[in-house]
Amino acid sequence: MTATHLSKIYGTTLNLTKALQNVSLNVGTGEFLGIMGPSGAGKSTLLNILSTLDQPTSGQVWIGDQDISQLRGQQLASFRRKELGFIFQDFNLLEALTVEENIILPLTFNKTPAQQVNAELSRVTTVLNLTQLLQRYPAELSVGQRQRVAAARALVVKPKILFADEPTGSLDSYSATELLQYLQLLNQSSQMAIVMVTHDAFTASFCKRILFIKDGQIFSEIVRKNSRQEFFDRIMDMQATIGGGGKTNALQSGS
Ligand SMILES: Nc1ncnc2c1ncn2[C@@H]1O[C@H](COP(=O)(O)OP(=O)(O)OP(=O)(O)O)[C@@H](O)[C@H]1O
Repeated sequence: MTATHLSKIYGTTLNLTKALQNVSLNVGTGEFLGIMGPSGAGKSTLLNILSTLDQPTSGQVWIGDQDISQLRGQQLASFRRKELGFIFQDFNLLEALTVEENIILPLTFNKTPAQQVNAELSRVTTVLNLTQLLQRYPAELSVGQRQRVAAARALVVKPKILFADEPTGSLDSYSATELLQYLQLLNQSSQMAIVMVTHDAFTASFCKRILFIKDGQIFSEIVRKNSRQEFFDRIMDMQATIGGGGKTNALQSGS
C-alpha cells in the first residue's frame, strides 16, 4: 500500500482543522506498522483514510494496483470485504446475530462454501478462545469478549491488510498478549500486513515499525532491530520526546 501527500481538512472556512498535512507512507507486504502519537494528532484520521473508510481532502492511496479513490458503492464494498480486515474500537457487532453468525458474516457475503466456512470458523475461534461462546448474542458478552469476536470476524477472511484501532483497548493483559501474539503469527506466516493505531507501548512493541504522528504530520519513525524489550524501551523514549503519549502498560514478558 502506498499513500502520497495525504491531507485532511475538517470543518468550514471559519473553523478549519488540519487533521493531516502532506503525509506519505508505504506499507509493504507482511509489514506490521504501528501508528502512535498524542491525542488529536491525526492517527484515526490517517487509519480511516488508509482503510478506505474516509476520503482525504487531497492525496492518493493505492492498495496493490488499485487507486482506492476510484472505487465507489458496490465495488468499494466488495474490495473491502475481500481484501481488508478491520478491528475497530466500537466493534460493530450485529446484536441480532449470534457470535458464530457475526464471525462468519463476511464469508456469507462472499458466498464461501460451507466446508470452508466451518474450517475458517474453527481456526479463528480456537485461537481467540471463543469456541464456548458461539451461540451467545453480543449483549451477553463482556467487552473483552466482544473485542475478540470483532477480531475473529476480521481475520476469518484472511485479509491482505488488517487495520486495527486500539485492538487491545478493552482487553486484560493476558487476552491482549494472546491477541497480539496471534496477529504476529498471522503476520509472519501469511504475510498479512497490519496497520495498527495504539497509545500503548506494550501493544506497539509487537510491531516491526512505528510511525509517530504529531499535529497531522509524520514526526519520526522507529524500526525494531533487536528484542521486543529493547523496542519497547525505544517506544517509551519516543513517547516521552513527543509528549502526550497516554497510558501504557508495563512490558510483562520477554521477546
Ligand atoms: N469529524 C470531524 N470533524 C471535525 N474535526 C475532526 C473530526 N474528526 C477528527 N477531527 C479533528 O481532527 C484532529 C485529529 O483527530 P484524530 O481523531 O485523527 O486524532 P487521534 O490522533 O486519533 O486522537 P485520539 O488519540 O485522541 O483518538 C483532531 O483535532 C480532531 O478534533
